Amino acid sequence: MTPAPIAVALDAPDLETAAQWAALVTPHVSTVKVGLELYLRYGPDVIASVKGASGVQVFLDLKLHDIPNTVAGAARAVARLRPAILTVHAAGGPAMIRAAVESAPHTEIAAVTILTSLTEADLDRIGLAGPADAAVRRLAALSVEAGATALVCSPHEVSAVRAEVGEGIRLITPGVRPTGAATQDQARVATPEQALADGADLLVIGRPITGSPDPGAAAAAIAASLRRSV
Ligand SMILES: O=C(O)c1cc(=O)[nH]c(=O)n1[C@@H]1O[C@H](COP(=O)(O)O)[C@@H](O)[C@H]1O
Repeated sequence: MTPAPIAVALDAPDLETAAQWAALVTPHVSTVKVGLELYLRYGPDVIASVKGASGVQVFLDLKLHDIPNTVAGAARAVARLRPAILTVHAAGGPAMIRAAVESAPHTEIAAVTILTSLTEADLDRIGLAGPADAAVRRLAALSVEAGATALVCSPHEVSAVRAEVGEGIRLITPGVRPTGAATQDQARVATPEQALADGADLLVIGRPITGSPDPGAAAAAIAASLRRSV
């Protein structure tokens, strides 16, 4: 069976737990995501540990956001690990995004538009002209112009972003919660089936899978429900 288009967020406090989660979910999903918690503690070794012997794709979510020269150096430093995907913040601007794209030619650069944890009220306070979907579309368009081939947005904006950037750009949506699951610190959420129906190519799902007593079974259940919905 083809693995489901899900990136499981391995937000674990230690490498043993992350590697165990990865081994349990990889039969069911295409991708595992290593984020700041693991990378800042263990560094580059974490990639091989979560990959194991499987062919799972590794998504390195470092959300780089700095001046172009610094991001170029950071992207170059992790490019040798050959992650399938590396995130940068779209708000770093076009020159910064382009610096990442040029420094990691074998990695897909995904620009994070507006964090899925932010509400419209948060955006107002930050001073980002809303509504959220207008800001997301604006950041999506500038990111693609700067060479990003993937974008991260919430399921709420995914159809508007697809209309803005067309086919051929990979749309990645965190903020995904199966029906009835707690939203926790996520603000702009939808179910996995809805996110996929609205045009997402890859769903980022963490705690609804890793917080389950059986992460393998939780991943398999979401994957099966996605297969039924298409
Ligand atoms: O870039 C990301 O992956 C990301 C962007 C965003 O806007 N929101 C967001 O939640 N994420 C990540 O997606 C994951 C969501 O995890 P859960 O809320 O546990 O499903 C976390 O690892 C976040 O770091």
